[in-house]
Amino acid sequence: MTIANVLLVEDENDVRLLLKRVLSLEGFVVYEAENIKTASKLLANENIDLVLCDVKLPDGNGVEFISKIKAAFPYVEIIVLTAYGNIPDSVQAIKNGAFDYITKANDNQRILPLLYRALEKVKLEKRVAQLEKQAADRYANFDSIIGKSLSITQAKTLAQMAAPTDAPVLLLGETGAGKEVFAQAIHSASKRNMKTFLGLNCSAFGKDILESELFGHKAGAFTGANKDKKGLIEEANEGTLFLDEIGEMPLDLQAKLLRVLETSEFIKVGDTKQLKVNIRVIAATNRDIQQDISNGKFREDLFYRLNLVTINLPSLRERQDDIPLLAEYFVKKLTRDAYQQVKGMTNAFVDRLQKNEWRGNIRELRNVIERSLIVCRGTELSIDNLPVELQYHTTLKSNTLSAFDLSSVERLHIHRVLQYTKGNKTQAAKLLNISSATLYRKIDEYKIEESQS
Ligand SMILES: Nc1ncnc2c1ncn2[C@@H]1O[C@H](COP(=O)(O)OP(=O)(O)OP(=O)(O)O)[C@@H](O)[C@H]1O
Repeated sequence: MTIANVLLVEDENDVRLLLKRVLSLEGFVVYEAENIKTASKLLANENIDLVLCDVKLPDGNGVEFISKIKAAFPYVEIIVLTAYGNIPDSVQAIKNGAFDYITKANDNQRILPLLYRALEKVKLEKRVAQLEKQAADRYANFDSIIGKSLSITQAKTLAQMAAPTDAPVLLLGETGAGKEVFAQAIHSASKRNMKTFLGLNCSAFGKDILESELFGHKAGAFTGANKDKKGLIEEANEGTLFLDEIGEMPLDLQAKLLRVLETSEFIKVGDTKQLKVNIRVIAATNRDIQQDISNGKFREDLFYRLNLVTINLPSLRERQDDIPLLAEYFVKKLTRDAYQQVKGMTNAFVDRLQKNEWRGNIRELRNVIERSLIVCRGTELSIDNLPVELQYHTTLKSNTLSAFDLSSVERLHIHRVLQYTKGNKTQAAKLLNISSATLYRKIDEYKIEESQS
C-alpha cells in the first residue's frame, strides 16, 4: 500500500539508492532527483508529499531551495540532509520552512519516524485546507452570479469592489432578483469568509421575537425565556449578518441596530451589560426605501449608515438578454442529478421565456425550468412543457394575471383563442360564442394586444 510520495534530492548515488531502498520497503513511492532542476520538474508534475533534500547540490543550495518549494507547494514538508556538525545549515533550513533536519549517515534510525511525523502534518494541513474550502463554498460566490447584461455587470463590479471592505452594503431589488445571492457572494469574497454568514428575514417575525432573535436575551427577560440566548448579532461575530427585508423592521429596533453599527456594541434583551461585537451588515429590501423614509417608516439616519454602498439589482425584465444564459445555467444545474435525459431547450422555448414578465424574477425562472423538467418526456425542453399561462405569449401589459381572478382568466382565455385563430376576430368571436362587438369591447377593456409571436 502506498503511504505517500517522497522525493529524494541527492546527488550522491550511493546515499540516494540506500535511502530509496529503505523507503520503498516501507511502502513509500520514491521519486529521485540528482539536482534542483529535476527536483523542480518532479514537484511540478507529481503529487509529492515529502522531500528529503541534500544541501550541496550540483546546481544550487538545498537550503535555499526549501524556500522555493514552500512558496510554490505549501503543503509539501521537507527534511534536510545536512553534513555532520553543520549547525548553521540546519538552523537556516528550519528558518526557510523545513520540517526538520537529519545528519547524513549518523541519523539513519531517525529517518522513518521523522517522515511519518512530517506526513501527519501534511495530511492535517491538507484536511484543514479542504475544510476551509468547503466552508467557503457553502455560500454563493461571484462566479455563480450569472448574467452579462450591463446592469448586472455593473452591480457585480460594485459588489466586488465593496466585498473586501467592512462597509455596510444595501441591496435594492425586487423579490427573487438575487439579493441574498449577492450578499453571500460579498461575504465569500471578503476577509470574513471563513466565519459565519447569517441571514434573517425581518418580515418573518413580530417585533418582540425579532428583537430577541437579533439581540439575544437574558434568562427571565420575558415569560418563556428560561435560558440566556445569543442573538444573531452575537452569533455572527467576526462574520456577516444579512438582514433581508430591512424595510419591515420596526422603528425602535432600527434605532437599536443603528447603535450597533455606530458603536459595535449591543445589549441583550433584559440585560444592562454592553457587549462588543464585530460584524459586517448587509441589508436588503424590495421596498421603496426613500418613500418609507418620507412616510416616517424608515429612519433616515439608519439609511445613511446602511447605504454607504447601495447596489441596485435589476429585475429580470430589465435584462431579458440574460434569460437564455440563466435558463441554460439552470438546465445544466438541475439535470446534473436528475432529469438527465434532457440535453437542452428548443429555440421556441427560450424565446417564450424571454417574452415573459417574470414578476418573481430569477426565482420564478428557476421554478418554471424545474417544473418544465419534471413534465418533459423528450430530450429538449419545449413550449408544451411550460405552465399553460406561459405557453401562450401574452402581451397583456396591465395588471399581473391572477389565477383566481375571474377577469384575468377571461382575459387569458380570449387571448388564447385569438392566438388560435391567428388574430381573426370574427372566427374568435364565433368560437367564444359572443358577438364581434362584445369581443372588441373586451379586447379594449382588457388591453389585449396582438401577439408578436
Ligand atoms: N444572477 C444569478 N445567477 C444565478 N442564480 C441566481 C442569480 N440571482 C438569483 N439567483 C437564484 O434565484 C433565486 C432567488 O435569489 P435570491 O434568494 O437571492 O433573491 P432575493 O432577491 O433575495 O429574493 P427575496 O427578496 O424574495 O428574498 C435563488 O435560487 C438564487 O440562487
